[in-house]
Amino acid sequence: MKTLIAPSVLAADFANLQRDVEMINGSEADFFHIDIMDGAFVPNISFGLPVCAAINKHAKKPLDVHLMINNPDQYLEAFRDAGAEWISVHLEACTHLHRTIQRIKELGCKAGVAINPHTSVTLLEDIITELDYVCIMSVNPGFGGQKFIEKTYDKVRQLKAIITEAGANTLIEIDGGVDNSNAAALVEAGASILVAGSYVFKHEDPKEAIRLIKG
Ligand SMILES: O=C(CO)[C@H](O)[C@H](O)COP(=O)(O)O
Ligand SMILES: [Fe+2]
Repeated sequence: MKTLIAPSVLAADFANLQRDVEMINGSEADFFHIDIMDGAFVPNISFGLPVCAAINKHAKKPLDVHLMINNPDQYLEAFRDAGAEWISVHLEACTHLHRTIQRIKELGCKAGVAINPHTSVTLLEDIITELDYVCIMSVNPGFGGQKFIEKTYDKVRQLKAIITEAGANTLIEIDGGVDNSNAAALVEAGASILVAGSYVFKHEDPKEAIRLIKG
């Protein structure tokens, strides 16, 4: 299977959002990665439901919504209604993670858990068979354009072993600092979905950047 690519709209030009959405529509990308930040779980505010719904109106590929928010349960249905087909919540923001994952599935969405760089993948052992995907953060969440954390490779290999051991079909997504210098090694380690914001949107030819990391 070719690597799935999820360009992060966080790095798009918000004053030309429709143009950037059309770029992704016309590229080899597989998803729109939508970063929702609440200024509480992470020290930054991005955008919310109306922008998600506006992107969805034009998007021809599924929205992968990354909720970097406290109390995600409160907003799951609203994001589904705003077009989310894949939803990830942060393990660090969920007291009753199993319940939250069940709710995402009841809403008809693919369910994912995102983990911060300091969070061990072993904390997912008891829930891995329930997860459609795990988003390993390769930067501290809250901002685009940060440096990739090298420890991520070990985490991907360790998580891949947990998934195999459990006989699960969970996909591994990597988010933060992904570019053409680390994409192939991440896939080699076991990743299936690569999120890329700055690398894609700062490239002189964003569609070519997407093609390059797709491999
Ligand atoms: O979740 C995120 C930040 O919290 C973004 O998805 C991530 O940072 C992608 O942007 P970049 O490729 O520029 O690092
Ligand atoms: Fe993200």
